[in-house]
Amino acid sequence: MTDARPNMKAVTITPVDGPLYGHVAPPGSKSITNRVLLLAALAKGTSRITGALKSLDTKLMAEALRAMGVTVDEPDATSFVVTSTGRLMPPAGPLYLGNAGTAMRFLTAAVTLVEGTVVVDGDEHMRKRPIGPLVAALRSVGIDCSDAGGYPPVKVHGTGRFGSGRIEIDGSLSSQYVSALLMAAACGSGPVEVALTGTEIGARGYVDLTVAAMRSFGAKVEKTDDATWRIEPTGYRAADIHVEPDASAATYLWAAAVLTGGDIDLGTAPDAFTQPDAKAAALIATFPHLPAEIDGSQMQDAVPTLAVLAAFNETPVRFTGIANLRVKECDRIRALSTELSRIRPGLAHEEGDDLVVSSDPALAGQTLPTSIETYSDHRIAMSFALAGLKVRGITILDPDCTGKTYPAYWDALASLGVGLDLSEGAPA
Ligand SMILES: O=C(O)C1=C[C@@H](OP(=O)(O)O)[C@@H](O)[C@H](O)C1
Ligand SMILES: C=C(OP(=O)(O)O)C(=O)O
Repeated sequence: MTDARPNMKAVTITPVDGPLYGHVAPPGSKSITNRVLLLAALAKGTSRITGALKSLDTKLMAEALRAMGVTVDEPDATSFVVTSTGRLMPPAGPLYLGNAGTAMRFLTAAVTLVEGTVVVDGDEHMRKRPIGPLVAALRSVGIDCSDAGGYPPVKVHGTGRFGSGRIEIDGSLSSQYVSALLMAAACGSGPVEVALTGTEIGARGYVDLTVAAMRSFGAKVEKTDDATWRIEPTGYRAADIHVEPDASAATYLWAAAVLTGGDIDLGTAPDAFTQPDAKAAALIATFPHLPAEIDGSQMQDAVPTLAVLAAFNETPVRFTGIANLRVKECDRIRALSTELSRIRPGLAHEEGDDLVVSSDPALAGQTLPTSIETYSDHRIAMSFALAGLKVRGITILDPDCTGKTYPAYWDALASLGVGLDLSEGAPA
């Protein structure tokens, strides 16, 4: 269903009448794949990446690296072989990164290592996702760069060096700004200190992932206090890396299992993941007794999964700490509230930047014909498919948007025995 089929306009899900059992291996982690692709490109030599995610987001990263003279081979469906001189060359034109936040943010900092001008740009959605704090941090250490009123495109006039010294960054809108600076900083002309300002960043676990990936490529990075990292100017050396499965992708399968009372073997235990969203497994396991309040700040990409699950919970659930969900692929607080309420009016609402899901266990078994708008957001499509496991009549529009991080998502559901009625054609 992934490669040979025409574009799908919509998918209608047939509710399952029993528990879902089976084995589904989620694809490789998007976060780790895009980190190690970049780090391999900054390392001299050949790096082999196995277990990698092949999806739109990683394709955009790989294409951008190729445009800067890096050889990125794809010997099979889950491997990249990256060969680099350790230098990024000026690309012939703008780097186009679609709506891949990791690629956009990580490359904005990394292209300062190019000797020449680079424009880093994305699609119409990315052009609404803030990049101003990262650009301001780069400018504060003398890098000549500009954005379009705080949003992409970003133009960077690189000198081939990252510089050295202290960089302050407000990571409250996106932890990716911090990760971007850390990764570029190991190619500095001297030690660099990256220090957080402003409010606490959400999803600190993503910064931990960055530090771990940097160390795998030989970097020396230490956390000197709760809000500061010191990076030595070691550059990177080539490495062979095996990427763990994607924890955010895993959340849909964990949720599908509890929602149907089944058991889906992912081949990886929840505590074997190093990604922040794996924390959602313990919460999902409490279904149908999810807590009255869930702080989503340290498992942000799992919030759509948890919110749809919450609709079937015994009691209402308030999601807090999720303000920056408004600047993801879409405004996810608005999207979740609107689309849950499309299934049954009043099922969810916003309170400031909190999302409150009213919950209605009696939803299961009902017929409520609903077309779910997905806003070009893979996580809205994947999470609302879960509702279709229990409610008859759920149709997901533009289901191909899952290709951003999980192109085989619908195949995975089908392999578990979920009935999918496809309607083909251009997305509505
Ligand atoms: O660093 C990363 O790999 C990511 C960080 C998070 O974004 P923000 O840092 O923008 O919150 C997360 O939502 C995104 O899917 C992946
Ligand atoms: C927010 C996400 O992606 P990104 O920021 O990498 O575009 C996501 O995958 O949920």
